[in-house]
Amino acid sequence: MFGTLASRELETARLSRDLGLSCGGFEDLGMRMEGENMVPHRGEGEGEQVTETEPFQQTQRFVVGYALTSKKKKSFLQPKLETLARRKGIYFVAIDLNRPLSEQGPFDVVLHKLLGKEWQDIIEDYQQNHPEVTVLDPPGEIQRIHNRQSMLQGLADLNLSDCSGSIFVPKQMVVLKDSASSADKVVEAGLKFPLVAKPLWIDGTAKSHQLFLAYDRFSLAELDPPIVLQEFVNHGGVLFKVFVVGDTIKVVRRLSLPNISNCEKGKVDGVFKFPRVSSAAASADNAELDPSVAELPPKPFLEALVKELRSLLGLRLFNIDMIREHGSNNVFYVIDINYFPGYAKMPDYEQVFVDFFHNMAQDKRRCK
Ligand SMILES: Nc1ncnc2c1ncn2[C@@H]1O[C@H](COP(=O)(O)OP(=O)(O)OP(=O)(O)O)[C@@H](O)[C@H]1O
Ligand SMILES: O=P(O)(O)O[C@H]1[C@H](O)[C@H](O)[C@H](OP(=O)(O)O)[C@@H](OP(=O)(O)O)[C@@H]1O
Ligand SMILES: [Mg+2]
Ligand SMILES: [Mg+2]
Repeated sequence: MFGTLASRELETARLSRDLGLSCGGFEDLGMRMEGENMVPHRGEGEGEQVTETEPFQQTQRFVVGYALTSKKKKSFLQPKLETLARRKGIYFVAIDLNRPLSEQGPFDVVLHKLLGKEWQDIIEDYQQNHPEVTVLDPPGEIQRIHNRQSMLQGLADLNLSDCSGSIFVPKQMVVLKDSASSADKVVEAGLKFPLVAKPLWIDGTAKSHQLFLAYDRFSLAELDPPIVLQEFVNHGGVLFKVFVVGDTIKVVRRLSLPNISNCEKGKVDGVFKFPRVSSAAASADNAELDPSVAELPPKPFLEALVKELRSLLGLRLFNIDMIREHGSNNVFYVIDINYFPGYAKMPDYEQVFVDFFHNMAQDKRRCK
């Protein structure tokens, strides 16, 4: 039992800090820690009856437990998001990775982006034992887009009833290990150079974003499998990053690799590493662009594509990198899909996420 109010506040402040509550701590949630349990904090001061044993009743609060790297927490959980969310009764609570997940909470949502088998096992076990909690997103579905081959499987077969655009995936093949015959297999598969070489696995490290342009078959021997070799598609140097948060879609333009002319293809040999040309710093919003290149994909087309993708991938938080084939009328290629990307770079991301969680809270209440 807490001693004086002062020590209770100190204890609450400590626990709030430990669990990442950035507001006034548990008091703000109408609850406080009693030993290892969260109990309702009823009293404003001394003398108020606080029911010691009553478990914490979640009254109109929607609690999002999060398991993110410190870098991701810093970039995603910005003060404005927390403040706007709190106004809607939505609270973000840090998951303590040093304690059993089932002993924490209760949560309405567990939002996570951590890598490694240990966390994958923890969250899968939790998902099995807590069907009442929405796990964003299901770990098995996330795993699929951590492999650049499975990431894009099935996209080219999507049935897009909207005819204002068409979607493809560049021809690609996986090279799992060094072998003298790799180059032959690439040529036999009919892949056309130059090829973009990408690490097959996405593991959150910078290495999984180290890409190369290979101009000829002989230079393939310089690459380190396992990799995906993907045909380069001329697209005028502009990429469309399509952010998805549930049913909300936001598109931003990013600078990208320039076209490669036939002359260049004929003259250049070798393998060239290139930087993250389409990172957030490479916003194309202020660039002078050819309208036929910079024109955004048609809205109905994007909506149809994202609807199909949501069903195919089983994910709610992702972005896709799309390019328009240069000179085409809305022939698009999806070249990359990212789970839980850098949403802070998405316009109005705070309001988008507050609306997203608020709608989830309302849906959950309707189902009760
Ligand atoms: N098939 C392709 N044709 C043309 N350009 C490509 C192709 N694949 C990749 N690129 C270029 O390389 C950049 C990075 O590719 P990609 O998005 O696949 O890598 P990534 O490491 O997953 O990047 P991020 O996850 O940061 O978006 C793209 O933004 C684009 O500029
Ligand atoms: O410009 P965006 O938001 O796409 O940059 C993302 C990038 O696409 C990947 O999603 C990165 O995640 P990993 O693939 O796991 O490396 C994101 O890094 P993160 O640290 O924010 O998760 C980039 O923001
Ligand atoms: Mg990308
Ligand atoms: Mg990516």
